[in-house]
Amino acid sequence: MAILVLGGAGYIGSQMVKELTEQNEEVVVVDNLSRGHRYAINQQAKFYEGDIRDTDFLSHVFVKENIEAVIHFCADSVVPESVVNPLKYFDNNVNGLIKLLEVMVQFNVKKLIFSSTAAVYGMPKTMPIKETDPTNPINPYGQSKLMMEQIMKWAEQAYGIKYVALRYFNVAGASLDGKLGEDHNPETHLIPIVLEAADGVRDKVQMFGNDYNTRDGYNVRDYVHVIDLAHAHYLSLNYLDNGGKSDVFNLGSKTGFTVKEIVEAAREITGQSIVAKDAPRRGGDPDELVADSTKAEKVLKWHPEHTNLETIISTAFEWTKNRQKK
Ligand SMILES: NC(=O)c1ccc[n+]([C@@H]2O[C@H](COP(=O)([O-])OP(=O)(O)OC[C@H]3O[C@@H](n4cnc5c(N)ncnc54)[C@H](O)[C@@H]3O)[C@@H](O)[C@H]2O)c1
Ligand SMILES: O=c1ccn([C@@H]2O[C@H](COP(=O)(O)OP(=O)(O)O[C@H]3O[C@H](CO)[C@H](O)[C@H](O)[C@H]3O)[C@@H](O)[C@H]2O)c(=O)[nH]1
Repeated sequence: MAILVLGGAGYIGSQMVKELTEQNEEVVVVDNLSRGHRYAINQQAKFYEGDIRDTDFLSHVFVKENIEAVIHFCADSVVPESVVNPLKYFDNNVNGLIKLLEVMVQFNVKKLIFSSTAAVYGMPKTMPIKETDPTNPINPYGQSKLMMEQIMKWAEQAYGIKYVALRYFNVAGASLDGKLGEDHNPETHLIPIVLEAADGVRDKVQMFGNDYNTRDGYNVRDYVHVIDLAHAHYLSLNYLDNGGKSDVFNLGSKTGFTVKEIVEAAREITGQSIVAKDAPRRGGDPDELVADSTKAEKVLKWHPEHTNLETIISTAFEWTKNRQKK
């Protein structure tokens, strides 16, 4: 039996495939390479290039392979792009999930692990955020993910497909050997941008907004190491295998850092002087997002090991330097 990783050529999906192969699982990857990279696909996984919205293609994969569970990372996930082009997001994200569920029903596959996001919470009023707090997305990306959570809930009732939706906070860092990491084009995430500035690939970092209601005026975010994040998916699979009920979990570190604190930590850890300038607010950024992940700790037995700024920044910097050779 194999685990199907949708989006396994992407940043988080490729780390997931690495973990699964290290756990001696059989892995099948599907990716349309719209944002992922062929070089990131693990050699031990079987790869099918195609789009999950193409049900003929997806059914063909289920015919060929003996799939027991699906981990679903495919999505468009750039918040400002989603505001400008919401239909693209509802098509790829929501429609993509509907097509996937249709094929899972057809082939009687009953386990699904899903990438959700802190963006479902919108502008939360209390910190740290619990899973029971109100969901009120403020952009089409977050809305699409909330809709996907709701679709999975109804699909479970109708077809018995069990799911775990993992609401990630800010995912960062790279594999410990620095060989696998974040490679988005264009890159919009803070930590890779700061490290490109440290590596001289960029001349400066723009810090979007210095007048937020936070300790130094810059946005506060909760950064979780991609290795710990991938491991939570593996634990979620075990949880469903052991009869766990469908559920939603936050994945974060319970600790927030401001944009300025990230830049300062990166200067210290890399030893590079990073030029950072204040810039206008980017739009759509909540003041602060910090996770309460107690539920994942208790229920999934998730205990992050690499989620500290030193490891996140040093592994991501190693990767930034290696990536130029890809
Ligand atoms: N990176 C973060 O901080 C973060 C935070 C919260 C949630 N997420 C979610 O985690 C998931 C993975 O994020 P990532 O940063 O690895 O993104 P990514 O873009 O690196 O990976 C997504 C992969 O899916 C593929 N893909 C997209 N649409 C597809 C389709 N229709 N058919 C086949 N393949 C398709 C892309 O080519 C890419 O390889 C996404 O669902 C994202 O919304 C990411
Ligand atoms: O060049 C930059 C890039 C970002 N930022 C700031 O850094 C913080 C983090 O921004 P990122 O773009 O790295 O991450 P986001 O918090 O916007 O979003 C990420 O985490 C969210 C959940 O917290 C969603 O899941 C989303 O998909 C994922 O990209 C924000 O305050 C942003 O304004 C800058 O100041 N300069």
